[in-house]
Amino acid sequence: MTKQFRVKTLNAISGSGLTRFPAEIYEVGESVTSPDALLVRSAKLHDTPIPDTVLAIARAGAGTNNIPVAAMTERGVPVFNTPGANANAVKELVLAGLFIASRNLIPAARFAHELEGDDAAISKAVEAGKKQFVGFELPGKTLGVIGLGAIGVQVANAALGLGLKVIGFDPAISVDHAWNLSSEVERARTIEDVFRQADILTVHVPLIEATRGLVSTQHLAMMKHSAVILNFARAEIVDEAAVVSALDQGYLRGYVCDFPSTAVHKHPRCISLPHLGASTKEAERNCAVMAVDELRGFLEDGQVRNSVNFPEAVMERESGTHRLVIVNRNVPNMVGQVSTIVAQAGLNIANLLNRSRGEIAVTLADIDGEVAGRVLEQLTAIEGVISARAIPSKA
Ligand SMILES: NC(=O)C1=CN([C@@H]2O[C@H](COP(=O)(O)OP(=O)(O)OC[C@H]3O[C@@H](n4cnc5c(N)ncnc54)[C@H](O)[C@@H]3O)[C@@H](O)[C@H]2O)C=CC1
Ligand SMILES: O=C(O)C(=O)COP(=O)(O)O
Repeated sequence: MTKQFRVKTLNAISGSGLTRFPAEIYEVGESVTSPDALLVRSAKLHDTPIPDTVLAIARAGAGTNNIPVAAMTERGVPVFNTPGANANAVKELVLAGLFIASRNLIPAARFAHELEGDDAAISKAVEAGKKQFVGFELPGKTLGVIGLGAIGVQVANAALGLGLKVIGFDPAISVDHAWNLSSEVERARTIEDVFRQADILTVHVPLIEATRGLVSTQHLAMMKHSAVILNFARAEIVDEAAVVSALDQGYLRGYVCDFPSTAVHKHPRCISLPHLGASTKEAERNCAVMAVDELRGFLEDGQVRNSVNFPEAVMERESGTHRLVIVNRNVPNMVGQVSTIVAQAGLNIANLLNRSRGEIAVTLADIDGEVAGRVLEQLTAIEGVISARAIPSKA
């Protein structure tokens, strides 16, 4: 029997999240056809056809650069992500990256792995060889943090605890993140100040046009000799050719990242990890739970929480037997036209919410009575309405 809602998964999603879809009303899986929603992690959707049936997309994670967000906005499809749900996991890996770089841990472990002979021979080789891996300590060094969102704030605060000085830059820091950031973090007025002062630089910005190639030849030229760059955000935020050139010329000490590529993965001064930032049981669970709840909220009640392209639209169902969920362009007199059509159908609006963000608006209307198919057709025919559906109240 066809279930009420169909969700197609395009990556392995933690079972702790998937079990939150009630099996009586949801069909969920990678082979689901005509889905109402897509649930992804890093699957690239830019070149994948997205069926017309899709009402919503959830990214169990932070970055949505793998999703054609602008095209989805145009289609009236909300894209959700899970802010902060994997931030601790990334912070821990960034700290590991700091130690990997400061103590040359990867080449040192490789050296130890390759030792041959009996214990006496190994011990002799260890004592002779260890001087190649002399590192540096963190207290007193300056960590530059670009992007003070969920991850950047946690990295900055943790670094203070290790004795580092921290300078941060984020021209659009949110009020919540500013509250969570330690007052000991120095506020950089310009991004150039961070590049100039950092002994170690870490980037925690989303990949958008403004951040593509942000770690550029010009910015690298401002950095101290022997600085280290950590990139656990996205490969494209760093101009890899510029980084390799700076490493080869001896200006930069090391590059540690979460994104292997032909340019960096075999370079002797680069350490790349296989996109492990969010790969902990805890983060996978947190992201999946949040993403599933966001999808359920939208499919079952038209609620919008944590969307990257839609306004927040949350109205509890307290009255009405059916909920109208209308996605429309943010143009004047939408609510007026909707109310007129509903009134002409002899229906009463018990509760109403209209929210907008940029070019998109969402209207939720709780209606006393069933909304006939022809009323939905009339609503959809209003110029500027992208979609209209009516969802019966749960028993
Ligand atoms: N390696 C991995 O597995 C993971 C990587 N990430 C990456 O990290 C990025 C950041 O994640 P969150 O901190 O959770 O996101 P977030 O949205 O909480 O924070 C991003 C911050 O960057 C700031 N920002 C944007 N443009 C900027 C610019 N040009 N200069 C300075 N600041 C700028 C924003 O104002 C915001 O405060 C994600 O977009 C994703 O690409 C996130 C999770 C896991
Ligand atoms: O959350 C993010 O932005 C990530 O990069 C995590 O990616 P993943 O879910 O591990 O494929």
